[in-house]
Amino acid sequence: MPDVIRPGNGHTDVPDVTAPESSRAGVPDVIHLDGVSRVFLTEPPVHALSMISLRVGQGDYMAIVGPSGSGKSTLLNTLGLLDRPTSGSYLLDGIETTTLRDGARTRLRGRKIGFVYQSFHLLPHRTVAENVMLAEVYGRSGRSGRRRAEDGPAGVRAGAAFGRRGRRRRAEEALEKVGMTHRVGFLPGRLSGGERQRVAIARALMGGPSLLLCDEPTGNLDSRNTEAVLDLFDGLRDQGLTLLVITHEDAVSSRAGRRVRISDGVLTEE
Ligand SMILES: Nc1ncnc2c1ncn2[C@@H]1O[C@H](COP(=O)(O)OP(=O)(O)OP(=O)(O)O)[C@@H](O)[C@H]1O
Repeated sequence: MPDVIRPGNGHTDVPDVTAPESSRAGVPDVIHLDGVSRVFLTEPPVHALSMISLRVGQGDYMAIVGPSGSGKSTLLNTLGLLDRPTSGSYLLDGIETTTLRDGARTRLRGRKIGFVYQSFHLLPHRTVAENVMLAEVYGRSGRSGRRRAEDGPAGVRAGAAFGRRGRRRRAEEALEKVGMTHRVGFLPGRLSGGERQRVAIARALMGGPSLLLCDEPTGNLDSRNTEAVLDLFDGLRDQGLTLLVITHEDAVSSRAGRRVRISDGVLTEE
């Protein structure tokens, strides 16, 4: 839990790293960090993130590199609303997240963010389709759960699509995006590593997130499957998805349009 939350806390003199193309054109940033720090109050305290300012626009594809222990996961957890900064401001699609209560953060995460990890985290006794569908049952409760006042009339209409059939259809659409519709009934154990990661990406795409956060997504893949996943990322970026990818592989970071380095919690753009 954070000790102090001071959104917009006077750190406006912190230079922004760079403004993304899209924000210059008047489109809101997907990510806008302003003076974000994260201190773990251990003995001694760890300054995992120090005064990070960063703007990422829609359709940006950014690699995050840096040595072990430099703060990459802490940054990804912060961006993914899994952790709160100790201080600073984080606007996600224009929404100040640091002052939101836990429930609102969970719903926002469910609506806007997909996660992809090195180990695919697929349930072994569930089919490909079921694994993808379960994203809405567990990870996206804000979307599939009880309708909220702010959903408005569209939410009433959408409510009809929240049953199992709607989920199944959306899962098949997500699997189509990753080229895996021919394996919907397979159990994960019968898939190659590359195919498993594509299913995990389909699961992350459920709910139509605006941001995909990936932690070493090709870490368990050979070079051929790495290329396939990177091609997929290119396609998703072309469709307007924003991608942030932690990686230590040059083959991955060289494909991203932007590259930032974290060193002892300090971020610089390369
Ligand atoms: N819950 C925690 N409590 C205390 N310190 C932590 C905690 N989580 C991370 N840290 C520390 O914060 C720093 C940054 O950790 P982080 O996991 O973000 O690094 P990383 O760059 O992702 O490392 P790696 O590449 O090895 O995964 C490290 O010094 C780590 O020991």
